[in-house]
Amino acid sequence: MSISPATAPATCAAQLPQVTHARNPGHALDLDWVSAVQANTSAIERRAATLPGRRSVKKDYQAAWLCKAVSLIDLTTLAGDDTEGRVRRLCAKARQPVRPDLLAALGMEGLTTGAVCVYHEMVETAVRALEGTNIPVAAVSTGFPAGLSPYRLRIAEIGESVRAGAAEIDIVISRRHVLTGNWQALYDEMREMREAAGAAHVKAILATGELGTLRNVARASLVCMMGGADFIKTSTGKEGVNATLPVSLTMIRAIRDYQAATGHKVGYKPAGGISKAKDALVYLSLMKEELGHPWLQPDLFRFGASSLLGDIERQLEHHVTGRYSAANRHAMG
Ligand SMILES: O=C[C@H](O)COP(=O)(O)O
Repeated sequence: MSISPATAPATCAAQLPQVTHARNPGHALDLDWVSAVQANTSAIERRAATLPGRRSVKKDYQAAWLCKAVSLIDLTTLAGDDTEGRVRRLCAKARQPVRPDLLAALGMEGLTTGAVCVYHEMVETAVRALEGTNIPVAAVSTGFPAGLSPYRLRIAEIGESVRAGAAEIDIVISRRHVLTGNWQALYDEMREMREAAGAAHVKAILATGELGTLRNVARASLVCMMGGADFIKTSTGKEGVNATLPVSLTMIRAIRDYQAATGHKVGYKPAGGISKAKDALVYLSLMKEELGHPWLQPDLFRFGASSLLGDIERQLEHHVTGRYSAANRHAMG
């Protein structure tokens, strides 16, 4: 997949204006080359299918890797029946994600999750519950999950969440811009949302399960990065298909190509349906192999997950004690 402006088809060149990367104003890119982005889908499918078998996270180090995974979780509750009480309990779990005796045995005292992720209405509650920690609050915004509320309201919602104390904003893109190939509209939307967030970090949710093809995923990834997204994120968790390895490989390679073209590092957040410790290890090895160690830190990688932490805690308990407690055996069925 080439992202050189020089590869843009001549026919497209006249149709779309030149744009500037939102975070690198000196670095001009032609938006029209996005139309030329290729994604070798069969190669991506083949490589993704073999990843679990050849993952490079060794068993001996699994406990350390699982603790690393905990530190990268955006601990999430995004349910219609969320209450302040549930959000306070979630925040308590973010502060103390694993039993203290297990963490002490592993030498991992002080471990917290990467962030807490909630709807706008719960931001203030979460901010209060996390006072005195460095755990940021992420708000899903812009008419999450469909992103089909009036545009000005979606932009206003970003500002509201920032004022309520959210340090990170997870925006949803308009899928129709991708499905109709209207890259300029997607770029303009992304750029305006980026501006509305001010100093807050912006994660662009592509809702890849609704984008039709991996080529669309690759193109949408690039346009969102050009528009200033700090992270690109797979899914809301509400689509029929959420984070998958082929989609992840496509987005990760877009991040790699974008860095090669601009020098700008963009983060990655797979989200939706990641609930098993072993899946988290596969994702971490994918990041390590494709992008290297910088993408194993919370400023460049997060899991969006509501139930992953429970399974990781069960595996850590087994690692430390050699057995599962009665409560955990019950939880595993
Ligand atoms: O952004 C995070 C997702 O909504 C979480 O999805 P999940 O509940 O399937 O883990």
